[in-house]
Amino acid sequence: MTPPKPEPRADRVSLLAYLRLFRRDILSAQPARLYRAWMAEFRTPFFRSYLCNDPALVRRVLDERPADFPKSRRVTEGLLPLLGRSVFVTNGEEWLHQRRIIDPAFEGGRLKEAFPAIWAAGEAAVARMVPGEVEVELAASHAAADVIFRTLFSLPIEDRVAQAVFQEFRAYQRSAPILNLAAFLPLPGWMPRFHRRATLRSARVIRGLISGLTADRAAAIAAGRAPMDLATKIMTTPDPVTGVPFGTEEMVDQVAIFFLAGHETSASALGWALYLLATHPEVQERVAAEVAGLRPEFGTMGGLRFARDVFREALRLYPPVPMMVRENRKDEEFRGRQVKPGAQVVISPWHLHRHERIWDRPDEFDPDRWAGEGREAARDGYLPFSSGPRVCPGAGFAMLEGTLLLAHLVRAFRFQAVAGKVPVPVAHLTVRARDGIWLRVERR
Ligand code: HEM
Repeated sequence: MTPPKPEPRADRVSLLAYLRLFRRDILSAQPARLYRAWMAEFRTPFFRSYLCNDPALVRRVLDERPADFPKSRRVTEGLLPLLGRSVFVTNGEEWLHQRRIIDPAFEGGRLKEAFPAIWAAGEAAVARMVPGEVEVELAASHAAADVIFRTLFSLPIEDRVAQAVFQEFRAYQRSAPILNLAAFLPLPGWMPRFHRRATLRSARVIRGLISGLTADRAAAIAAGRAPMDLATKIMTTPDPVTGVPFGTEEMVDQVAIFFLAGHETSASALGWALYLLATHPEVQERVAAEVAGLRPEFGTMGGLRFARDVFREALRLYPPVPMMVRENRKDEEFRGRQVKPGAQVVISPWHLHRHERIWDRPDEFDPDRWAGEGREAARDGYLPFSSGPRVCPGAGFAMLEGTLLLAHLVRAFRFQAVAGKVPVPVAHLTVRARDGIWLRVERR
């Protein structure tokens, strides 16, 4: 069974029709040729955008000269009310300063310290799941939010404040504009964008709750009774270059992005991974056999090779962040075409991961490819966590989390597809199913 893929649009449509499609969903707004092309140019009255699938171009933008391709303001603008000046939206010196403080908290050795909290979240996800017909995207969101609260603030999702933040994030997601929409709108960059009232209200509530959490933590650190979790680590690490740690407001900005980037993305990937296993029962049984010996110690991860490849393959077919948008500062030449400064440069994991000239059977779910040719194709066409200095700082954490949550769930339950309920991928803040992912769940 070939996993669901959005219907592409016709090759030529008017700008107005394109925008209408775009409003609905950026994935189905694209033509099928983008799965074969190395580059595509889109012209609007005010700017041009270039979707780059050519691996050499992708490397230039992300790895070789990232400072010449900062994050596009058109994209980050929609998130400002919630994220303030978080590491996700800043550029230049301010961004460098933030990464110097954040990166050490996610170093390899620290992942081991996060293991018990992620394990506990896995057990809690199993305990919460009631057999029957289950919307697993919601269950995955719950589990991923639990992971982030436990690892960041040593709080389970049942905590009153954690619950409130989780619910408010759901409201935010329903009201917020699609992340990448503004990048393609043919409006001049100087035109102000308006945020919906509901979006602004949700953002205010979330930031208020997070301010409370960080103030409590600052007091606990000062009193010498803070748990050694990610929040404490980040709040007590000074920038090694300037010696300055995060201020209170700056920390609220960073916590907001950890919640958003850390829980939405992982939840999206876990939901799709469960759907892929439900529709490939033989693969699911191989995972079940592997996870039978799961142990509550970090060393158990070494025995989860196949579960990890399943998660990797889910990230290939349904990359939670489908597209990333940058802006070129200088004159560039892209595959023989002159590109003026200010163009929107789109790197699309969605298209790269299914590119017909990079991958063999690109639309098929085949976790075994990761033990063979997949690794080679991945060098040119696999970017679920981006690449270069702006790579996701949570990548290692997310691979550990995804594999372990999957292991817990498959050890306890068997997942089956529900007839007539085929999820349609759409890109909201992350790649989600239009009407959720419904699966039949039974205890093993
Ligand atoms: C499966 C899970 C995840 C996926 C697929 C993912 C993917 C990504 C991608 C593609 C970017 C780059 C976006 C861009 O440049 O436009 C990114 C950035 C980021 N991610 Fe993740 N992420 C995941 C989990 C996490 C987790 C668990 C955390 C933290 C706890 C996290 C924190 C961040 C932060 C702070 C950034 C901004 C980095 C910067 O701009 O310098 N992510 N992520």
